[in-house]
Amino acid sequence: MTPLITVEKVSKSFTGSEGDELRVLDDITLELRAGEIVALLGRSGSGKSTLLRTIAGLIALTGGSVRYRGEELNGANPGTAMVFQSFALMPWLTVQDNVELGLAARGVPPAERRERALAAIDLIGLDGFESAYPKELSGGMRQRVGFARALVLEPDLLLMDEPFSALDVLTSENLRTELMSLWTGQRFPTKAICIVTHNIEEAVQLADRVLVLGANPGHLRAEVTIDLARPRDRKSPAFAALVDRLYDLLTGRKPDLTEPEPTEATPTARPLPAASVGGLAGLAEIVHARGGRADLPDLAAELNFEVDDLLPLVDAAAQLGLLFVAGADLHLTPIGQAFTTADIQQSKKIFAEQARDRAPLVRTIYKALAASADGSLRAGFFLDLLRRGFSAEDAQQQLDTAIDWGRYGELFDFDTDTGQIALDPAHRATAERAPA
Ligand SMILES: Nc1ncnc2c1ncn2[C@@H]1O[C@H](COP(=O)(O)OP(=O)(O)OP(=O)(O)O)[C@@H](O)[C@H]1O
Repeated sequence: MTPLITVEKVSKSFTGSEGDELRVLDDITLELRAGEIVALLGRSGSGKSTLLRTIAGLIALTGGSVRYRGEELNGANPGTAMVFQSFALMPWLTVQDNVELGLAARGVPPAERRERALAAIDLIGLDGFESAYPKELSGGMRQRVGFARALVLEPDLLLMDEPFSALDVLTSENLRTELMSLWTGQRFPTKAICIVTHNIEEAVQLADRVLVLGANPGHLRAEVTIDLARPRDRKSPAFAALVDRLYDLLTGRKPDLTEPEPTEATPTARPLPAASVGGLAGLAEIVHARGGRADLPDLAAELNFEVDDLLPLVDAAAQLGLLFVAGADLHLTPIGQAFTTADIQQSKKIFAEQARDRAPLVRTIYKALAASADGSLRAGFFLDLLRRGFSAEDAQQQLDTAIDWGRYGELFDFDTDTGQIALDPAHRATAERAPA
């Protein structure tokens, strides 16, 4: 049977603010078939929304093709409708008019529009709210309108871009459960669902297949089949095992054979996560305070953050060898333990050694400074080099992070007035002896 959607070798680049090319999707191939729910799971910036919009036919591709029922798309995909995180309702229209909007755009006559909108409003539990305006509704109700507006089009494929993430926990749980009971019932008017999420539990709760995206540029990292019966029990060991497996894949801690050793990697092969020393040291302290082990989702919930927000800190601490990730668990390493418990001078020394060994950009800067005539170089020199592998914005972010880390470890310092990065005097002698 022809798949509903065939994405073949799709790549997409955007032009950055300084005219540079920013590759967002790289060589993506996938199929979406009737009868399945597929989750696109990835961290912020991995290109999930961009991929969803290519499936909807809303953006021009840089390379590859997207086919709907075997036909290559040349514009908006007629077989899809989208539900957005921000609901995207027209505030000046009533619920009824909002739901009718897409039908009107497709030239459906008013009487039929009305009837179909009423049915969709009823299906999604908004009966009685037809003449309300969005501002009179709670967030959950507004997103119900978002669903009704998409479902009324009876698309083959319902596309959802983080549809629950702007809602509070209870409301989103409620809506997810209702959506699933509609999906498993007889009245659901679509053949397949593709949902973008960065929430692992949501992916396991909803999807038949989870496609895990990696970043820089966005690529398919893994595919995991979720063959749990519905409704799914979040507390079952099978559910927990899948959540753990996806954590491993998402945090990328499973040693990837193509990934070079930290001591040999280049700054572009192993970018520095966007984390300040204060942030990653704080995370290490919290894990230490819990006996050296912490559950990442629990930690995020307690701190009132999303797991996604904590990942750069986790990545940074892991890259520096201060902690390691196993499933959803963070474990402090012996070095991490020493780093957290030592006095400030010793702690800086440990940090400096780890950063020089395991953070390629810090190492590169350190070595280049050591090899320079007077132990200093213009920051612009490093920025130019970084621009070969990063967008202008990301290159600056990489340099800022390296300077923050280098400063804390007293390896080198940056003078904003002169724009020079200079080796710390205390490190000069050591650097001169370091192998090139
Ligand atoms: N129109 C655009 N022009 C330039 N860059 C863009 C554009 N749209 C997206 N990007 C960039 O592409 C990258 C991927 O964005 P995208 O929104 O697809 O990722 P995502 O995985 O959905 O992330 P998030 O969860 O944060 O929404 C980001 O770096 C973003 O800044």
